[in-house]
This record gives sequence, structure tokens and C-alpha cells, in this order.
Amino acid sequence: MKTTLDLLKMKKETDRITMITAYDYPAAKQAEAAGIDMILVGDSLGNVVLGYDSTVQVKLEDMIHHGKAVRRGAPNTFVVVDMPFMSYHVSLEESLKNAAALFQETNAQALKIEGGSKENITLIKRLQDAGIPIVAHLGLTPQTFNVLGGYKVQGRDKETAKQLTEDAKAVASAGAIALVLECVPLELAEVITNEIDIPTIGIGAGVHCDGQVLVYHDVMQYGVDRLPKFVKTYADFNGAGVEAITNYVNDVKGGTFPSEEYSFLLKDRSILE
Ligand SMILES: Nc1nc(=O)c2c([nH]1)NC[C@@H]1CN(c3ccc(C(=O)N[C@@H](CCC(=O)O)C(=O)O)cc3)CN21
Ligand SMILES: CC(C)C(=O)C(=O)O
Ligand SMILES: [Mg+2]
Repeated sequence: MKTTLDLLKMKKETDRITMITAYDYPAAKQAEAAGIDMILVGDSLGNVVLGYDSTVQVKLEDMIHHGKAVRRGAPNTFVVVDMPFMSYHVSLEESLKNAAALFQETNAQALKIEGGSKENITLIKRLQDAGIPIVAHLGLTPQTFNVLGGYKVQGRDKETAKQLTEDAKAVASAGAIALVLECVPLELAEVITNEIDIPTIGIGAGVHCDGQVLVYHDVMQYGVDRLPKFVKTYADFNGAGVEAITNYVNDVKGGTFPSEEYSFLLKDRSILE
């Protein structure tokens, strides 16, 4: 399993960090078998697994439930779990309590929080002190899409680019172990990557980040129908799944499944007489 120190070393040596989301046991097993560096139990769980239209509906108990399944599937991979919407905004006490529950129950290596507010900086320090490593997440922060006005690229003008760079420095100084940069122009992501000592992990943030993360269901084309521009797909689970189920349905309707091969036969038929 990678450690926080390994991740820092990878940044220094430009050995790119690989991360994919997973929300359940089988996907976690696949990611570990593929030798991925890090798994993110993202709150995108809400969109891609639970069918919500945003991450805002995801609860702490959902993250715990799915985080535990991922841990069981990938016992030897660095696992990061998202703190869900409003689980770290009510008060410092409440945030610490929720972080402790999520970290202990899932046995993760780190938790992730969105945004670079003063409160988040304090929280990162407190959790780091307590022994909970934090991955920060800046740029497009989906939990605040209602405030941002949608899923838009962030840091396109001088002021927002400067703010983003300052926030990145602030979370790094506070002790964040890595920084996810989402939907940021690649030139800005490059500047930020060069200006901080912790690894940047990009999603829609270009090739100059120290690592990349994508959503499992986007990579696999699994259940999702509209993909953001930054997604490259590597499989077609939608097509494969529909084809497989169609063939199964046809076999059942046609009486060709289950054939004897898939059935249990009595050794002695006469017992039925
Ligand atoms: N399936 C999935 N993949 C994700 O990457 C993802 C989720 N769900 N849910 C939570 C957030 C939301 N994300 C999103 C969703 C949409 C865009 C999007 O449509 N972006 C536009 C860019 C618009 C602009 O130019 O400002 C695009 O065309 O890609 C981006 C990130 C990323 N996260
Ligand atoms: C898109 C990634 C970075 C994320 O936070 C998630 O999947 O929830
Ligand atoms: Mg997330």
C-alpha cells in the first residue's frame, strides 16, 4: 500500500499518481488488481450509483456503507473517502465527530473535503493533528454547485485564478496531503502544481497535475449517459450489459436456458415413482 510519503516522493520524481473512484466491493477489487495507486470513495456515489441528480443528497451513512465495501475489496490500496455535503460545515466539533466516524468505520487512509475556506483550513489542521490525513479539493466543487451556478470550469479569470492559487497554498500549508483540482484550465493547474509541495490530482485539469482521477462509471461507461468533456472511456459496460441481459432473456424465452448443463439430475429417477 502507498503511504503519504510515497505520494510526496512520486511528485518529486514525476512518477504520476493514478486514482479512480470505487463505491463497492467488485470495483475496488478491480482497481486493486490493476495496481492503482489510490482509490477514492467519492460522493459522486450519489450520481452514479444511487441515481440522485447531485452529490448534495449523499449522507454520512451512505459514505460509511460504501467505504466499508471498498475497503473489503481493496485491503491493500490507499483509500480516500469523501466527507459528504454539510457533514463538515455545521461546527468544528460536529465536523471532527463526523470525520472520526467516517475514518474509523471505513478504515480509510485519508478523507477528502471540498473548498479552501478559513473554517476548512482550521479543520484540516485539527484533523491532521488528530491523525486523519486530509485530501483537499478545489476548483469545481460539486457540493456547492448551487452556489457556483452549475458545473463550470473554475479559475478562468485573473481574480478567480489568483484565489484558487492562494487557496491551494493555504490547504497545503495547513497540512493537506494532496489536492484534487477539478475542472481547471491546464495552464493554471500547472502553475498551482509547481507552486505547492503536495501532489495535485487532476480531473479535467490537464496533464501537468501530479496525478489523475476519474469516476469509475465514466471510465467504464456504466449507467451514465452524458459524459463531461474531460472523461476518456476505456470500456462499454452499458453495451456489454444490455447485450448480456438481452441474450439471457432470449435464451429463457426460447427455452434454451437452462439446458441440462445448468441443471441438477437425480441419480435415481425411480425415487419419484
Ligand atoms: N459521472 C460523474 N462524473 C463526474 O466526474 C462527476 C459526477 N458524476 N458527479 C459529481 C461531479 C460533477 N462533475 C461534473 C459534471 C459535469 C461537468 C460538465 O459538464 N462540465 C462541462 C464544462 C462546462 C464549462 O466549460 O464550463 C463539460 O462540458 O465538461 C463537469 C463536472 C464531476 N463529478
Ligand atoms: C470527482 C472526484 C474528485 C470526486 O470528488 C468524486 O468522485 O466524488
Ligand atoms: Mg466528491
